[in-house]
Amino acid sequence: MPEPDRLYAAISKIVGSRAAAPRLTDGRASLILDVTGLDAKTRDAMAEAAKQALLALPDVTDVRIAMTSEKRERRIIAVGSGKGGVGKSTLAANLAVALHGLGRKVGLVDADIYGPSVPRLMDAEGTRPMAEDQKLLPVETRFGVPILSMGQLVKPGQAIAWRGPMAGNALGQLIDAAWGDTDTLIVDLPPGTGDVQLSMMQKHKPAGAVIVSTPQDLALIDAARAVDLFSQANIPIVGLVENMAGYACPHCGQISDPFGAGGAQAAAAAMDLPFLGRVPLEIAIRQASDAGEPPAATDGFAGDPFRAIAAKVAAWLDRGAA
Ligand SMILES: Nc1ncnc2c1ncn2[C@@H]1O[C@H](COP(=O)(O)OP(=O)(O)OP(=O)(O)O)[C@@H](O)[C@H]1O
Repeated sequence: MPEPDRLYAAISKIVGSRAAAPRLTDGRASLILDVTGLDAKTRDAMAEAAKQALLALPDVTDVRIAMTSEKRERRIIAVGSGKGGVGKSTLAANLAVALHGLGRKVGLVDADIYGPSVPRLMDAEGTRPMAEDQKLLPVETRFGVPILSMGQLVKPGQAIAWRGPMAGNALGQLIDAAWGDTDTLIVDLPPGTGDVQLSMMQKHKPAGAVIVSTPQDLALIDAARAVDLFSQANIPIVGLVENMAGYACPHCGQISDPFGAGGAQAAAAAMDLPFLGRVPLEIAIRQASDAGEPPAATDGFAGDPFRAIAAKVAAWLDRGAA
């Protein structure tokens, strides 16, 4: 067997296509290992196994391994709203789960310092992220979407009274965590237009923003403000979502519109923005959310609006622009 082939044969089962044949000079084998997308543990275990396999060859006395990693493009989609309580976190969690269902590698960041609700929505209440190499390790969930939340950085129930720099630093820790091969990061922003939003736009440059609103005029005026904030920072708006639109009475099935109907769609048209879809006010959505069971993770009809919105966001990401 020619020299390089013989060395590669010794490690092929360990490294697969992540390394070309090692070179051997004066007893020293040199190997270049592509560790793109591997976490630190897997990466180190692979390097150590390859090293031992090469050292087991009679003429190898030393092994040098250089690790390389392709910088993956990870795109951030920020989910924002003008005011609180409009269902932004519900949308963010279900969007992440539905995008995962479409085959993307999705992570979910809960940057809502005032009411971090992602751990509850994703059945991960009480979890705490570990850290490795000064980076937080996202917490896996049973929905295939790892999460990191401001709520995991403080004691449960503790009001987060962070101001500018502290909130900005915490956001940085969540976004620059060890996300591995995650290609899409959904970030649930606090409502309004404060420090976290500014830090998000200036430091972390989202690829786009999804704005959630309820159909009332007041919520829409606030949503327009959020749209303005992103537009001024040249962050493209992926589109507007109307949440709590139309209420289906669980007893008689009659549809009523407690907050009006179609307001967000009209507002999107007026602002010349795409309209991503409407999520009805549905008891099933609230119950499933409170139980840590995102509707988008189940086959039920309650997940349909989220899947339809996710398909539009995925198409937007695939186009690479609005
Ligand atoms: N379409 C819906 N149908 C029924 N309940 C909903 C719907 N969307 C959200 N909710 C419920 O409304 C409440 C607020 O939702 P959520 O926490 O997602 O809002 P938010 O905008 O993120 O609020 P905050 O800004 O305070 O964090 C939750 O109890 C949630 O389950």
